[in-house]
Amino acid sequence: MIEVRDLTRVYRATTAVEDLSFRVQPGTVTGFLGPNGAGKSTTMRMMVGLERPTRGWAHIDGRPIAELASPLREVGVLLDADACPAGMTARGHLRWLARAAGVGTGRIGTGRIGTVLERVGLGGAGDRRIGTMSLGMRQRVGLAAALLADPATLILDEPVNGLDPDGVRWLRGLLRDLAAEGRTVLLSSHLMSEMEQTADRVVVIGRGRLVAELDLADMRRAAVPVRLRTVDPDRVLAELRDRVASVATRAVDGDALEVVGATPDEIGVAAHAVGSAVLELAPRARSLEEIYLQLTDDAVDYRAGTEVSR
Ligand SMILES: Nc1ncnc2c1ncn2[C@@H]1O[C@H](COP(=O)(O)OP(=O)(O)OP(=O)(O)O)[C@@H](O)[C@H]1O
Repeated sequence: MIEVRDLTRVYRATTAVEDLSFRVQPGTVTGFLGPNGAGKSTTMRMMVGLERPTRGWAHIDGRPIAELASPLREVGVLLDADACPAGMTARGHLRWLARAAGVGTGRIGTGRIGTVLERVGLGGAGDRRIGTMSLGMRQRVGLAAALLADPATLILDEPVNGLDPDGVRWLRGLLRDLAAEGRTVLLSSHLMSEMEQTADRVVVIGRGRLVAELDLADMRRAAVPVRLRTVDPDRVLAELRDRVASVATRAVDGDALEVVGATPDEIGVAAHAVGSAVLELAPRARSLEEIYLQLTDDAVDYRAGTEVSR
């Protein structure tokens, strides 16, 4: 499990992360979402010990990463695909990492390197120099490095970057499999659309602060407005309000209404009870993207070329 509590990082003029607290559970894929500059990378760098918090803490399985006995075996990290050395081959880089981690060739031997290269789809490209690879392939090398020592926790900053649609689909499957194996998987993105089919939960931040922690399955069920056209809307709504406590409505186009807080069944029964014919009754699922954009609307730093100061 990853846990951050009151995590804060202040640079001279910028508070990049402020009083951030959340948990990432094992066996799930958790998306870490926020607009550009929200503080995702800074938070991840603090989780993995590359940046010191100004205040608060980040723990992995109950301890700061520096106190873990063998960090590489416990936490796999992908922060920047371009951190992989251009002059080395993928296999050479992984071999070097295995040695640098001091885990020895006994545990992370040639077999393991072959296995992770296969797992990230680079089975045939292990001997290519990293500098000759596309961004998508370099991301895969970074993922292979993160998976090398079979860690229980994965912290991945924008792993989708540079992957083509096939690559995105592949990564989605890989992350789901890793979570199904009981691992804790945290990945950042600034796009909800990348998370919709990948994550179980999302932690949304904006301007360094927690905006929302959401279970995507709950989110899909919640707040589905229903579009209603009926012959006598006033009577239908009065009846509906008698039956369902908190119903909100707003006029949309023409004579249609949008009703929030009641199901189509409840609306249909209320209309029947007052004898008003229903002309249209349609739930309109809001996309997760819409909900996310609404949540982060106040926290967008850069929009259409204008920078909003903090
Ligand atoms: N070393 C630093 N010195 C000063 N300011 C920094 C430093 N690192 C990050 N920041 C600032 O902290 C804020 C958060 O940056 P961060 O990179 O963590 O955001 P992010 O959510 O990862 O953004 P993106 O999606 O664009 O990568 C930004 O305003 C950034 O300019």
